[in-house]
Amino acid sequence: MSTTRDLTEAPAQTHEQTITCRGERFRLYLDSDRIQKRIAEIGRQISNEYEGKTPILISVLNGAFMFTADLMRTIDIDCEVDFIKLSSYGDEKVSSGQVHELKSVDANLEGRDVIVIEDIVDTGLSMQFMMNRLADYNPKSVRVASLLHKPASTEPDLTLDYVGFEIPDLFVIGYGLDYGQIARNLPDIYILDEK
Ligand SMILES: O=P(O)(O)OC[C@H]1O[C@H](OP(=O)(O)OP(=O)(O)O)[C@H](O)[C@@H]1O
Ligand SMILES: Nc1nc2[nH]cnc2c(=O)[nH]1
Repeated sequence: MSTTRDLTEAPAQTHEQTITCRGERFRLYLDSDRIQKRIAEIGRQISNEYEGKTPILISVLNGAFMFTADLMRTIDIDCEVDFIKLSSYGDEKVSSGQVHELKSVDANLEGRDVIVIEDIVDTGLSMQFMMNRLADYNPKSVRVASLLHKPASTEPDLTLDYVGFEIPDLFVIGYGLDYGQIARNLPDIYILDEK
């Protein structure tokens, strides 16, 4: 029989079927094995497509830190990494509609092959902000890798070059994705259980 663990009361474990986070119930949606297999496929694809180049991965903090670290380990050509920090959700399950840049990129991106690394593209506002921001830096090329995409929610016309999983329009947590800053440390991804 499965139990529902309250994340605010017990430490993180793997593969629990249901958990509660801030009083709301979530069910297991993507387990870590499935996530890691898909990341390895994306890493192979990037390694093949950027052979002979040294792309720079721009990881969008905070959410993308885990995906970035795992993806980078599956890329077997030279590559660099740098970070930008954006925030638009605060502690809520819906976007504030305002994207704030809390930390800018340090590297010089002029003439570089840039790959933006996101954990999720939902409304698309953060990625649209990123694309506008990158245009200021004059890179040679820009592609996007997002572990998750909610196509039904995304309004701007965005090209996502590498997508791990297309998911329904429901709030997800785990594997870097938070709810009020907790749940990022879960190795699996959980989805809001509407029942
Ligand atoms: O497509 P959107 O609707 O813009 O949502 C996507 C963004 O939301 C999350 O960031 P958040 O603002 O929650 O900050 P965090 O990464 O620090 O959790 C996520 O990491 C993406 O950057
Ligand atoms: N944790 C989390 N952050 C998001 N940011 C945009 N969409 C989501 C989501 O579904 N979950």
